[in-house]
Amino acid sequence: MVFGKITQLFTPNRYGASTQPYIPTGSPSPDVGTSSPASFSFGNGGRKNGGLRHSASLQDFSSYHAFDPEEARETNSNWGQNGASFSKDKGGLPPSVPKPSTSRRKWIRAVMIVTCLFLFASLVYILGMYVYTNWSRGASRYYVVFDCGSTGTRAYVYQASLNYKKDSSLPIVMKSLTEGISRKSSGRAYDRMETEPGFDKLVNNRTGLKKAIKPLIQWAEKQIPKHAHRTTSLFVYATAGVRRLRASDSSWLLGNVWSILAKSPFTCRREWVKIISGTEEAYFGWTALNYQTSMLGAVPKKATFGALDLGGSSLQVTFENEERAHNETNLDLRIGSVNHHLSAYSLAGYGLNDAFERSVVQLLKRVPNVNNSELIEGKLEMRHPCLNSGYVGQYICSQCGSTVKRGKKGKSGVPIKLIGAPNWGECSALAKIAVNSSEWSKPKHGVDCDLQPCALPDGYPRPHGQFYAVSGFFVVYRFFNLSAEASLDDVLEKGREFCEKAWQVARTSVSPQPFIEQYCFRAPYIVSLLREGLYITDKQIIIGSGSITWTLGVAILEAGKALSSTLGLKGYETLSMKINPVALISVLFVSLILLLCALSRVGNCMPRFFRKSCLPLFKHNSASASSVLNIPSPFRLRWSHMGTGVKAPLSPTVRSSPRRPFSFGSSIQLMESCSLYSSSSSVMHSYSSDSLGEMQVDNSGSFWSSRSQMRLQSRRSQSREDLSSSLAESHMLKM
Ligand SMILES: Nc1nc2c(ncn2[C@@H]2O[C@H](COP(=O)(O)OP(=O)(O)OP(=O)(O)O)[C@@H](O)[C@H]2O)c(=O)[nH]1
Ligand SMILES: [Ca+2]
Repeated sequence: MVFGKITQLFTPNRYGASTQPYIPTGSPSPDVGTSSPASFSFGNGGRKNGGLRHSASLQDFSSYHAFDPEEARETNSNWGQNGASFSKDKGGLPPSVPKPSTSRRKWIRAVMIVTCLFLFASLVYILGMYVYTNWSRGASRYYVVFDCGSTGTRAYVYQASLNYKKDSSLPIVMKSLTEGISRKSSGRAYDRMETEPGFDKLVNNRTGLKKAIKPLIQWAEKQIPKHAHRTTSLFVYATAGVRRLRASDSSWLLGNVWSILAKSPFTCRREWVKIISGTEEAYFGWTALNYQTSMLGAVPKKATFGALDLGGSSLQVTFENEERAHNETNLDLRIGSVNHHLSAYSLAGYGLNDAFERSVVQLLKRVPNVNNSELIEGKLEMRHPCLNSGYVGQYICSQCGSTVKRGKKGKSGVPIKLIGAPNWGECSALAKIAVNSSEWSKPKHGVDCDLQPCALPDGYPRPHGQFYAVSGFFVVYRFFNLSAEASLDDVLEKGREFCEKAWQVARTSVSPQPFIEQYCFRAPYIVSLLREGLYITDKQIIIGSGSITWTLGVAILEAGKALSSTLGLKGYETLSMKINPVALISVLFVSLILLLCALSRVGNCMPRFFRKSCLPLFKHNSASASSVLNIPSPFRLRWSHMGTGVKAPLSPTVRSSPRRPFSFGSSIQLMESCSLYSSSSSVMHSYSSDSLGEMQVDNSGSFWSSRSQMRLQSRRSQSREDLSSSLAESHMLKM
């Protein structure tokens, strides 16, 4: 009804301005007593083309609108002779209007339907996302990230929710859930759920893998409400330790980890169990750091901090760099409307554990005439200037030569007996060599490490700006009980003191933890790494806390992806302009309505669905061969109030007419038209039984007689004229 009204606004009367019912002359004038705004009736010519196009049918009733005036004019002249003719408001046809060609109309129809569908889809999408936005504002999402490092595997649980803060275009609040962990009290540097050793020590050891993974999953399950388990995403990312393995070993590891995780209650995909590149690890760490320091995506843009993430095996360096280095270290990160141009790279082998190993390899090179059998049988002994006096320990050196398969599991590496022979000067020099790769693995052509960073491969941009030194740097500061404000010289001082202690004293001077014997080396190593390796001065360094880990960066970026639809719809600057979703939805809605009206104006361009709501359709199911719909039935479409005050179209009712309404052995089946009013609605799209009786006539006749009885009953509530007309009809039908 409403749609019909709107359509009328946009639809001039097909045959001129008047909206009076269009009635062909010569046919009995319909009962226009009703207030029907639209009445249609047909000339009762029974003639070949009762005003419809040849081979037209009521099925093509809609084509009625589009029949060819030229043709009709011709017909008209015939009808005039036969007492039946079409006329505008009982007059003749309108002056001929150019009829668009069929193909052009088809094009118009197709374009308009596609546009309607697009508008409708956009409206649904925007509306849906807007609803989702408001629904999800309060909703939290959980993320579990496994950091599969070279010295251990850790689980981090994050809760992400939305919080629209004015000073940042990043309205994501991340909370790290660490319930039940207090490892710092037992001397550990980190309060994190961790299992040791790292995955790279568990190749071909499925049992060891299960022991490394299951405690982490069980712990994570306790951090997250049970109802949220299925919507929690689990990412398992391996770093340098696994990165440096042979492909066969790393794929064995990832495959088995994936099969063990299949039983976890969280959502995990195969592509989420992987080795991340050093660059990825670097910018995840940078993202985490600048999120925690509220620099990430700040509006207006703030100077971000560089990140130095020192692990057991690798070192990640990330910083904003407007100079665009032309190599793989370039990275662009867009947060909201803020663009960050980054230089990010990972230096393999510069981690704390690998650096110590490099010192061992360097010492091995100095041992003359090393007997290979001694190496294989683990009988080689070496003195190390960075080990406390009295220290004796077995060290497995994986870089010390060809891997030697030992035992069934084929452990790789060479066992060397290390003996403490502390010498601070030699130790500092060894640390510098471990940093200065030119003397370590491949001679750099004439590079003077005093003039430029030796740790950096050729072409890598030199770090500049303020840096947070996290992970391994934090671990060394904490080991020597130094505050974040301590200088690098303080580190050297503490290291020297520690080295001078006898091992039994040194070992008990700190809480139990891994790698205590290596801190005499680590002190001069991190200072040399920063100063000679990266050319970073003390003033550029801020020592970060142990809570800044790259896993937080993973969760932030995943949460950003998941919620970005929300952010977009809140008018955030993602589209580099503010769009108010409400305005957008309104514009879309109005344009859809206007387009639908325009489409209906194109008349028979309307898809059948829309047409049916206006008119009942009849399928001429003639027993006779004549396919032309030559039903001379004086139908009339009437609108009548259906109790709810809403007008619903009644189907045409038969008018009393001198002519027999139907003189043929054929039946008209009423095609239930799909109506704008669903059958369950209060307004029934009605074909009152009377009209059924009228419209469905078959040669049996009997079927309808019962119907006609019903018709009289069912019309009890009808108006007087209706009643009189139905009485006439029933009389007629009994003829
Ligand atoms: N695994 C572990 N290492 C600790 C802990 N406390 C101090 N450390 C020291 O920190 C170093 C490892 O730092 P991480 O950042 O965990 O290194 P990782 O992630 O295992 O190594 P990468 O794979 O190179 O990133 C180790 O060499 C330890 O000596 C601890 O609780 N667990
Ligand atoms: Ca790490």
